[in-house]
Amino acid sequence: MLIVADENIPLLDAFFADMGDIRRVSGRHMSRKDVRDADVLLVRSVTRVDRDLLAGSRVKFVGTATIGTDHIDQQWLADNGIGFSAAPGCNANSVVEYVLAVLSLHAERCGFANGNELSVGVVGAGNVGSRLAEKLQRLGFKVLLCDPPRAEAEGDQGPEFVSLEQALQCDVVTLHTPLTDQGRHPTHHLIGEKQLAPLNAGQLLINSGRGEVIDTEALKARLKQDDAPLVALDVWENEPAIDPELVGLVWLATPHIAGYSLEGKVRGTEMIYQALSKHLGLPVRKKAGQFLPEPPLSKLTFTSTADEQKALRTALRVCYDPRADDVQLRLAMNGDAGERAEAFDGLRKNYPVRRECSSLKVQLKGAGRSMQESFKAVGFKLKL
Ligand SMILES: NC(=O)c1ccc[n+]([C@@H]2O[C@H](COP(=O)([O-])OP(=O)(O)OC[C@H]3O[C@@H](n4cnc5c(N)ncnc54)[C@H](O)[C@@H]3O)[C@@H](O)[C@H]2O)c1
Ligand SMILES: O=C(O)[C@H](O)[C@H](O)COP(=O)(O)O
Repeated sequence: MLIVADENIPLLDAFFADMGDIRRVSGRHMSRKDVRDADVLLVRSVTRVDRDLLAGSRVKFVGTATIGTDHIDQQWLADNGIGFSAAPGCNANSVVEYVLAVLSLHAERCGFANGNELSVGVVGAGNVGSRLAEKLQRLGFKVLLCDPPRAEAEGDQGPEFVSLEQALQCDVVTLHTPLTDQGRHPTHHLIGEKQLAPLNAGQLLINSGRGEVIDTEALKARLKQDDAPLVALDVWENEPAIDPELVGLVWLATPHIAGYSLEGKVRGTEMIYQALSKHLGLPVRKKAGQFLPEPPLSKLTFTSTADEQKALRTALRVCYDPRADDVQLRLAMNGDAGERAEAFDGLRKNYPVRRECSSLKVQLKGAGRSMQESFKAVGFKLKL
């Protein structure tokens, strides 16, 4: 069996070598020729999987080690009897930690002793959005959920949902929808001129869903006005050829790495391994946990003199500080268009190992219940 795989999928050999031969190719530049003789195709989000790529090949199973599926023509796969699996939720926790880290920087920048005075509108309350909302609520933030497809499907049985207009009135608005252009609630350019107009300089807009959910031209125009909101973007229209002018206009700019914790990436590989095993009728023998190394920093101790909010911010930033990614992306915007696109992909390909908060045991000497609860809400393990 020949498995053609994006070279950026971690642990390919560990999970798949005993199932067949593996041919590693560039996900961004994968061609018909690369996949013609493949039985299985494993991709990440940068490969468009459709008729153009697969017609005439013998591929019988496609797995994407990602949450997003907008790069896959699932209808064409189904029509052609090709099995498919994504990795729902695989890196949701990583994205949540990215948002928490952005919020902590924002709270500090605004001079809030405690960021949880802010209201947060979560647009898209699926795996990422609902996990984020739960953590924020435990931390004391006021959270409003906007998810029209869920509101329609769940009615009175679900949580309370608000309209997009209401969500856009929150101090912070964070986007976690898939990219869709069909159906009753398409998200392509969901945020355009009309939605950006009422935002003010006191508000923060975060996008770690897909770049095309925001209209770049409308956002650039809004950001050039005096009362523009603060914006943090992890995802961009037209990746990897992103707009350098937009990078210059936003507060925090990262190269689509919100989901790039080691745990999230390895879980993505594990989930497509599980799906392929099921497709082939093979037993599932490997688990992500067996391949996760001991983190370089595994314990952190705060003494009884530590301030709760400062300690929480410190611990969060020990695990992840988006400012480092922001600096790298801004540096990558030098050069011509081709060099910039290559640099964007280079930052993602060579992304440093980032561990989730759950990899860190935190000791809180003499801490009260509220401080312990805050650390647990973020996801740290407490060392008693
Ligand atoms: N930046 C990153 O690294 C990164 C990582 C993971 C996922 N993502 C993106 O985030 C998206 C969300 O991830 P998820 O795991 O929560 O997906 P999910 O499918 O679990 O949830 C998406 C939610 O969005 C809702 N939704 C759909 N259309 C909507 C609309 N018009 N308005 C409001 N809500 C709408 C859906 O009903 C659903 O509840 C993914 O599709 C992916 O594109 C990005
Ligand atoms: O959809 C996802 O899971 C994320 O956007 C994912 O982190 C994208 O990473 P890529 O597949 O581009 O490496």
